[in-house]
Amino acid sequence: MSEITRVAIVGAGYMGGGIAQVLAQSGVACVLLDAVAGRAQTRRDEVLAEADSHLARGFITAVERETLTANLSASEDLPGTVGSADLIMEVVFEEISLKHEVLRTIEKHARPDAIIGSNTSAIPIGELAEALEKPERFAGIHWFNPAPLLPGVEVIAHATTDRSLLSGIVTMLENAGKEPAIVADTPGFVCNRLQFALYKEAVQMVQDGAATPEEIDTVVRASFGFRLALYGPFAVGDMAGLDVYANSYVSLERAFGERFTVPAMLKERVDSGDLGIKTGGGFLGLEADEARRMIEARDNAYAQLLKLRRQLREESR
Ligand SMILES: NC(=O)c1ccc[n+]([C@@H]2O[C@H](COP(=O)([O-])OP(=O)(O)OC[C@H]3O[C@@H](n4cnc5c(N)ncnc54)[C@H](O)[C@@H]3O)[C@@H](O)[C@H]2O)c1
Repeated sequence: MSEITRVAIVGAGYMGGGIAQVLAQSGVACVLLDAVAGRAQTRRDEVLAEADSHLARGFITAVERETLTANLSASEDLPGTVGSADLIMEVVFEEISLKHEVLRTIEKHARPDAIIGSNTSAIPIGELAEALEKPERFAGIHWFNPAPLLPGVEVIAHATTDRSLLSGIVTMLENAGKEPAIVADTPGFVCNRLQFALYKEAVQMVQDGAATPEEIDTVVRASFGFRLALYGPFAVGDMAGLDVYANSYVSLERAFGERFTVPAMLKERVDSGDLGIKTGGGFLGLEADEARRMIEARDNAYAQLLKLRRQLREESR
């Protein structure tokens, strides 16, 4: 199977509806299913109403709104709907025994070449795959809330996922305007592992009396959080200078111990003279020309972001 054009979404809750909206408005035929009778139809109606509000606020175009109505449906016929889908998304409650049961039912009715995906937040994909006879057709496809607005989607391959399936998933997501990344099946995947590391340190600072929650939120959103809207930690680190980062860890480790030891991979780079874009190289390995363009684009983007931020603050007053 090459292109994903029909998707069945099992679990027409909050996330199932959001995922269906994004895919259906990009032209993928999506059918919502749920264990509760009538729930899929109700959720379809809610999604269409929400899309009207998105259209009125300029989040989507009139064409996307029309495409959504044409492509989004609800069904009570799980075997028939799952049996005609290229991709079946499991989007039920975050409970492993329920997900296992639902995945077994999906596999029973799915075409032999269909892909099965799960939107689990935190259950290892390999553990969910244990319910399946053909685990190689299974991958995590982890959307973020609210799905219609957040661009990221983690595509998670477990140990035996057939990697040739991933490009079809990525293409479907890109066609729907998303920015997917293929990541390994490790706890928290990428987003939650990083998010919870940050949150833990923030709570620790409040506990230590270093700053209040309000002060921490102000510093984060006005400093590195501002950058993170546009650049990931590696782009930021390469621009800042890897030596600056390595040296900062020395002071932090002295104060807070092992959790701030300079990472070996960073130390090796700095010891070998790779200090990021100022020496050429860095984790992203940008050529001098690319690095220069990135810096120029960064300054334009930050200036625009600053204006947008002020405008949003004024609107929210
Ligand atoms: N809510 C979020 O912010 C968020 C973000 C990312 C991932 N997720 C994950 O997405 C999944 C769904 O979360 P949600 O917030 O949409 O939950 P939800 O409670 O809004 O929806 C779950 C839906 O699954 C249905 N369901 C339950 N058992 C079923 C079955 N056997 N067959 C068919 N449908 C069944 C329920 O009736 C309900 O409509 C979870 O795994 C969650 O961890 C949630």
